[in-house]
Amino acid sequence: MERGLELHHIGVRFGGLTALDDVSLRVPPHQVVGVIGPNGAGKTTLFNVVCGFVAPQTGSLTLDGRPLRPRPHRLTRLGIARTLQGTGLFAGLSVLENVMTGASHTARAGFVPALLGLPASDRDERRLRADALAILDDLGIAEHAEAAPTTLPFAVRQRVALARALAARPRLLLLDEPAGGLGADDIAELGELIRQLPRRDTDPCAVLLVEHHMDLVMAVCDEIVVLDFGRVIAAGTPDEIRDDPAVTDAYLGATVEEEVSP
Ligand SMILES: Nc1ncnc2c1ncn2[C@@H]1O[C@H](COP(=O)(O)OP(=O)(O)OP(=O)(O)O)[C@@H](O)[C@H]1O
Repeated sequence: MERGLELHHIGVRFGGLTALDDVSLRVPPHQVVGVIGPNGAGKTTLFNVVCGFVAPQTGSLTLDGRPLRPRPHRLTRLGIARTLQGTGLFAGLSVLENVMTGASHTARAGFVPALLGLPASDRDERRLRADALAILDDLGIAEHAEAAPTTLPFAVRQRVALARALAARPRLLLLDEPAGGLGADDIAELGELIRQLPRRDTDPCAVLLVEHHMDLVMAVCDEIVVLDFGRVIAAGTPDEIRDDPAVTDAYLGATVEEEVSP
């Protein structure tokens, strides 16, 4: 069964403003699907619909063909993890502990009681710790395991946030503007990493990448969906999207508007 996540004819209005209009897309297992579009196109709204922060007025979602009504606190149990704009790391916890919180739902006794000094299972905690270390190692940041996140450069913190999401062993990872605030070299490295996620031997996961950084999307995505004014104006492989006049028009239009605005 190759279904993955599907959005069917999603519509979202905020008062009189249509943020998403009849948007359909699919994120098959083992693929990286990107959503791009100029400012205000509806990317964040779409991300919020999949996370359950925004309930669409029309349309539906399915996961492997079954109805999906996402709720932010229930995502992990559905096999979905996300990172948000900014890193959202806990400042009072070490890097390793932050990553462990990503998998705490898998511990029988729970990680939060352990942090609070309440009785918890040692075996659970040892397993969470070992798993978290292995993920940090995978992402090339194991040396920072004991550091406080606030002491680390932004690019490393971004990776820690990614490690925390991966600790939940999701089959679908949602990334919201992961290139935000990164320099060109860091973006290229992040791209390599994202591209590997659906293809790795252990815990492969599909990726839905919402990003306005065109280079990253072009480099890592198997399939790209382009939004403009809340509608899908193009969908296809990076090559197809690159040559699509509707996409160039949308981006050029946006650039010209920005240039002429005071
Ligand atoms: N909570 C809200 N209330 C009212 N309008 C909203 C709300 N969230 C988004 N919008 C509007 O919906 C439209 C789509 O916004 P959205 O943030 O989804 O676009 P975007 O593609 O993510 O833009 P950007 O790249 O600038 O983040 C915009 O016109 C925005 O002003």
